Amino acid sequence: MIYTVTLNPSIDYVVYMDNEVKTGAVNRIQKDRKFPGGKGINVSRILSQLNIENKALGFIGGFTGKFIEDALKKENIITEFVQVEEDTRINVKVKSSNETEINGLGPHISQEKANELLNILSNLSREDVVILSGSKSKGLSEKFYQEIIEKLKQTETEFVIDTTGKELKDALFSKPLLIKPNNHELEELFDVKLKTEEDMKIYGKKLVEAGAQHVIISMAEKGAMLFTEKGVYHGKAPKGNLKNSVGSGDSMVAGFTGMLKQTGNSLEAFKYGIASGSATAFEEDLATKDKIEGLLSQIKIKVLEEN
Ligand SMILES: Nc1ncnc2c1ncn2[C@@H]1O[C@H](COP(=O)(O)OP(=O)(O)O)[C@@H](O)[C@H]1O
Ligand SMILES: O=P(O)(O)OC[C@H]1O[C@](O)(COP(=O)(O)O)[C@@H](O)[C@@H]1O
Repeated sequence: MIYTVTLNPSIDYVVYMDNEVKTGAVNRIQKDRKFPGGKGINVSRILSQLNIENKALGFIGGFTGKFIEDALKKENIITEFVQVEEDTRINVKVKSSNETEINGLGPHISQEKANELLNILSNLSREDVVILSGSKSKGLSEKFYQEIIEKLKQTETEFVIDTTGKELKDALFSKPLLIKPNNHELEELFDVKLKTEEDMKIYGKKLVEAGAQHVIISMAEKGAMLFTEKGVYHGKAPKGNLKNSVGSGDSMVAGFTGMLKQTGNSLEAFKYGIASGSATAFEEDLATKDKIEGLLSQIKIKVLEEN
């Protein structure tokens, strides 16, 4: 089974504006929508679209948490959240000619609640995969992802980690099944400017050498590059009308991991990853199965290098 972990879920409150936001003035929106959000929860929603069995874990609280649990229940997603006292956060996504995100802080998590989640994760097995993604809420130790990874090692449970900076670097040694920095995150990770495909190849390969089993460098409308021990590949993104870039990365992680687990074929999984990311970019909410599979035939994978 695939488990997703969302340490800091959110209601994604999306407001659509006719005009640009004017600071220091009253702004009126054209329409709004509320979605259950947070990176791991987005991954669970796409996995469920693809009929891949999964369970959403993490911390949830208050009336906002209830909204998320109810929304996931409607989509038949199994959850086992640790309940906390403070409300789950609300992240505001303002859509005008561009997208502005104002993400909340989230509730405080006590050591006792953190241990509850670690206990759930200590009961998994080598048939399972855990997907760790998104920011941490207050109270959790700086090394909380590392603590989770150490727990998973005891049962040889595979993991995917979609985070940035030191947390990501520290996880490489434990051989994650997948990491998926975007091109900007890759630049930050190595403190470099990456202009060409050749530049990306150098740093993508370094991540495989450091321990990642699969590395996807996503590049929004320019598609993505996949790095494995066997080779380096590029997949073009299909063309379409960008409606929403929130959740594209999570959809890609879900499509790739879900199909890799089902088929064992990393190139087939890569295609699904791109299709899932792009299908979400072309929808207001996350993608549906039909929209994802409708894009598959447009995605061609180019071999850049193979051993
Ligand atoms: N404007 C777009 N057009 C087509 N596909 C897109 C677009 N934006 C994102 N995608 C798809 O989603 C994937 C992940 O998007 P990206 O923005 O790179 O990730 P993140 O959300 O993590 O920054 C891309 O590799 C691509 O397949
Ligand atoms: O666009 P992405 O990277 O796929 O992630 C989108 C999700 O991440 C969030 O922006 C939260 O991100 P953080 O956990 O990093 O604060 C959610 O509001 C949203 O559902």
